[in-house]
Amino acid sequence: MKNETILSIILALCFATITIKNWHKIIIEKRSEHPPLPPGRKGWPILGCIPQMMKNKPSHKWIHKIMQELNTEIACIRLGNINVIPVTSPELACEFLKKQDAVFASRPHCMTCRMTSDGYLTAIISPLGDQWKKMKRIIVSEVLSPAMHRLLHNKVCLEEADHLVKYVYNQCQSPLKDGLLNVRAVARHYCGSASPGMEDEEHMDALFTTLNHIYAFAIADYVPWLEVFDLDGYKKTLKNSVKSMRKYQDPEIDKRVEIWEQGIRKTKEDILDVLINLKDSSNNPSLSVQEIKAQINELMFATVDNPSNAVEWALAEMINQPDVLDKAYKELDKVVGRDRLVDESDMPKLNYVKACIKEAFRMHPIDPFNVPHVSTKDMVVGGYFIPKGSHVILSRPGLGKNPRIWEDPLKYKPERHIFDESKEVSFVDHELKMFSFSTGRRGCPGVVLGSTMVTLILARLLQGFIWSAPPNGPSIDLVQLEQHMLMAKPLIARASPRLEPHIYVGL
Ligand code: HEM
Repeated sequence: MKNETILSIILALCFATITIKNWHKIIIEKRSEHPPLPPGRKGWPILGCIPQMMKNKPSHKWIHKIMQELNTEIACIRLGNINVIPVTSPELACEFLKKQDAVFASRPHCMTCRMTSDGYLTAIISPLGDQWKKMKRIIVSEVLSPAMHRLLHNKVCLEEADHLVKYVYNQCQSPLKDGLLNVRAVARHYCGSASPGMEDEEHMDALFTTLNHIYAFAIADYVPWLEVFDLDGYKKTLKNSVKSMRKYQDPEIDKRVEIWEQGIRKTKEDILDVLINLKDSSNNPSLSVQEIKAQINELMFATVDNPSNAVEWALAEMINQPDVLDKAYKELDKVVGRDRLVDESDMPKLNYVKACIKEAFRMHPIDPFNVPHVSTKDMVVGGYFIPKGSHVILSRPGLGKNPRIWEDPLKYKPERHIFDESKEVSFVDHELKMFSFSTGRRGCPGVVLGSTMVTLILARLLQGFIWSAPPNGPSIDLVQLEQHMLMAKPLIARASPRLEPHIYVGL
């Protein structure tokens, strides 16, 4: 028999089996007496709404449009055999992530996650289970311990923050550059500095291509047997981008493991050193080299994407509203002065600068949805039936711009986050009225490090430089990419020094 004939027979058998299973499930669902699913779209047997999704790219816009048409803050869209539950209501988001946290704390098994985590070895992507517990414990108690924070802060954050100011200053002095600076490139470079091999542009591009394809509605994430056909090309793109990233990182990691084994390196100076030296109770390495490589890869996503994106959008919005920029300058002058550079110790008093970042998180999240949470059993939430295995995806712009919650939601207004001058602005919102670090057992453990990085970088850029739009336009074009949530074009802005030359020269 020819190969094509065999393939056709296999496909026909798969189709028949899945159709029968699907109808059986639908009949059972209809017969059982549970509340209705959230309003939404069911689509076809087997494929669900995948054909509609393919016709309506980008998928996140299509999902939000369906919710708008149905006038709902929770929906159910069937993709393949999976109920995908997008949510834009903070009250319902809290039900999922706080009240029913134990039930909704797992992650999906899917192609894009498997490919980026070396088969679910890492903390963010692992479904609930022993591997997640092990990796999360290591990140919380070793990577993000107070001692490690001090080390990272002094060795990486501050050193790099000095380099950043010096770099921008040198660009200002260069007659060729005319003070023009690519803020995105600078912010990404700074945020990636905690990771090995992060210098190369190709590496950074590969990182963002990978990020843009994880949990981005790949067909094979919902209909796994279609993975082999790679109908949307996600598999090929991810394979290449992950390979590109790893080409830079893995040899660095191998080298570092070797010099520790040979006793050449003796002091732990960064996250990689910490991961390599972890020992279990029998004094064996806690992590295999494969686990270290996978986790370093994931930590890179965690440290680069959110902070660099927030800084870029915040600065762009501020340049377009000179009074906001002015308030931030005044706060920095009052709290820090002009004789030294702003430091972590100033942060509790920089409420306005922090509110500027928080407003960027609210209006311009890097992703349309949070990392999916998967239900581990049938539940009823908000009066709707949420079947076991559903993917609950909280809409970041949906929460942050919900007009029921936020007055004038499309206006960048940092003041809205300052209720009481004596109270420190925090980026975390446990009420989930906007989305930053999330909450509950899958919430981000990197709040302190992430908040420090993002505040320090914006505060340094503001304290050190006067910012304006490039000469060819009176303002920055605040357009977002169609496909993702990044600014459509990297922010190019003009910087000129605000401080006395000796402050920059001493760096
Ligand atoms: C501004 C910076 C950051 C933001 C906005 C951010 C945001 C988030 C969000 C939204 C999640 C998913 C939460 C959920 O599923 O409900 C997450 C998870 C996570 N983040 Fe962050 N993050 C940041 C920085 C960091 C840093 C610096 C680290 C560590 C070095 C880190 C480590 C993690 C880990 C390990 C998880 C997985 C938690 C789990 O699934 O159990 N993050 N983060």
